[in-house]
Amino acid sequence: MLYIGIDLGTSSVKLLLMDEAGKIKNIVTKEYPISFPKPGWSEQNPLDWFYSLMEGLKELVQERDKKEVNGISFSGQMHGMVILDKEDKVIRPAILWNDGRTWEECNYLNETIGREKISAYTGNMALAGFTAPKLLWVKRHEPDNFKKISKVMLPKDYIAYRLSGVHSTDVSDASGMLLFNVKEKCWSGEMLEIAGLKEEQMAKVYESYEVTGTLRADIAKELGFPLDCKVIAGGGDQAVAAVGTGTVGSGMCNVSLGTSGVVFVASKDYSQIKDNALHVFAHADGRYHFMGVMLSAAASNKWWMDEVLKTREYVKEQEAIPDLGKNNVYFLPYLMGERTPHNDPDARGTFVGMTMDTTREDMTQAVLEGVAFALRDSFEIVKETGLSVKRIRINGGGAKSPLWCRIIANVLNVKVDKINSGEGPAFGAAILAAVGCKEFISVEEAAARLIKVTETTEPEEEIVRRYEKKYAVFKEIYPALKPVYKRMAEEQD
Ligand SMILES: Nc1ncnc2c1ncn2[C@@H]1O[C@H](COP(=O)(O)OP(=O)(O)O)[C@@H](O)[C@H]1O
Ligand SMILES: O=C(CO)[C@@H](O)[C@H](O)COP(=O)(O)O
Repeated sequence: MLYIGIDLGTSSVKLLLMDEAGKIKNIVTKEYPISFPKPGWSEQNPLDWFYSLMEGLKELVQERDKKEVNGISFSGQMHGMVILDKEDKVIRPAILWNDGRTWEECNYLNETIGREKISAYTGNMALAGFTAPKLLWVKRHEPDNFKKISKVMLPKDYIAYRLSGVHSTDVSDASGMLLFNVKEKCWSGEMLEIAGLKEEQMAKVYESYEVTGTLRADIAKELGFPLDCKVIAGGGDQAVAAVGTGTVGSGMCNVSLGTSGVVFVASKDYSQIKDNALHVFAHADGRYHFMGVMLSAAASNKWWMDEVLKTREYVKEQEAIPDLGKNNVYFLPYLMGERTPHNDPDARGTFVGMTMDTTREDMTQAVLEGVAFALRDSFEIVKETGLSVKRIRINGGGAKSPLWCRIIANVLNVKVDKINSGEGPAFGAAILAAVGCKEFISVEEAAARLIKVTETTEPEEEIVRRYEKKYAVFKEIYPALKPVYKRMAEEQD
């Protein structure tokens, strides 16, 4: 039997074909555009996701294997608002997870309604990027579009709907909408009322490993897959990436170095985090997790390489970097504002500390280090919750860089493990498909059987010491610049 994991990322959709023993048989990637209509805004066209997905599915499976495809599941960029009309047509472009336009709506939720209430209803506070503030934004700025809403969907749930005809979501992705009671794993009546929505406008909620339906007959025919090929709910990309790296159960930590950067901790129990400093969400393994999310991780390096240095030679640029931690340039990776720990859509990317002898390599190094320092901000909050994390697993495009993994090992002072697949979210989604089809008793059992650590990067004492000092300086830069960022935002308005 074969299983397909679909990772609907921000830069591309990745499709992975796996057999029942967990062996990866093929991987296909299809890129699609992202648009930034105004500074801090971020949108994609859901139809681009679907067409890229269908193209990818046709390439993924060889003719002779098609009838073996038993189940398909998903990992999706989280929080994106996809709104459908009564004919299930997309009303407007999806507003993505890294879009910062909703600061006024967040202030309304956190200040006027009150953070304690919002947190009691959902387990979280309102953050720009979460789905509920986006719906309030549409209600205020595009009332005609708001009136047309028949279904509110998340990105992966939209493509799942196109494949199965079922409006479904899962507990991990629903957690990021701020419309969901994470502890009880059901829609929050209070939050729906605040957003001006009814429960029938929301999708039916499943655990991530549950079957939601089968392929639509026309889709099965077009792809050549069996008519009874099962569709399994899947989850938010961070939870599914964690499944794909075996970060399940309790106390394990995964760092994701994708477009966003995430410090993720699995937890068997639900608990509130002081000051809502981390997101508290349902996990794709049936339990819970906490995470801190930075908005521009690999995206910062991509911006620096593509837009400024105008090169795609990432490895060559990184190999030219001299001794780690000796350079005196700092980079604040807030190109799309920042979520954890600043919750500030007005923050901006900033280099600090250049002199006449600063080189291209110094600045590239500053970008890689700046992302690692920003991840450490989340890591420090994790440690404050009482968790002692000595090793992490890592996934995401940026983790392909051995140098970046080494910088992260030294900045966080932890061992960094890479695992056998290297394809966190897509592999995690294939695992969820296999669990849904009863190849494994549980997500934990599948992870224990399929996932092995293949490579470990150790922290180095001298470099850890250097980074300790640099991190202390890094921490002082944002508070000093915060009023400047605010002023700049006011000037722009
Ligand atoms: N060797 C590398 N060094 C640094 N960044 C890399 C490298 N290879 C890929 N990336 C980055 O990884 C990112 C894509 O990672 P991915 O996990 O697929 O992201 P997403 O799921 O957000 O689309 C891109 O920003 C790309 O620039
Ligand atoms: O906002 C979050 C998680 O809260 C992001 O992690 C998005 O889910 C998109 O992630 P990538 O495209 O970087 O995987």
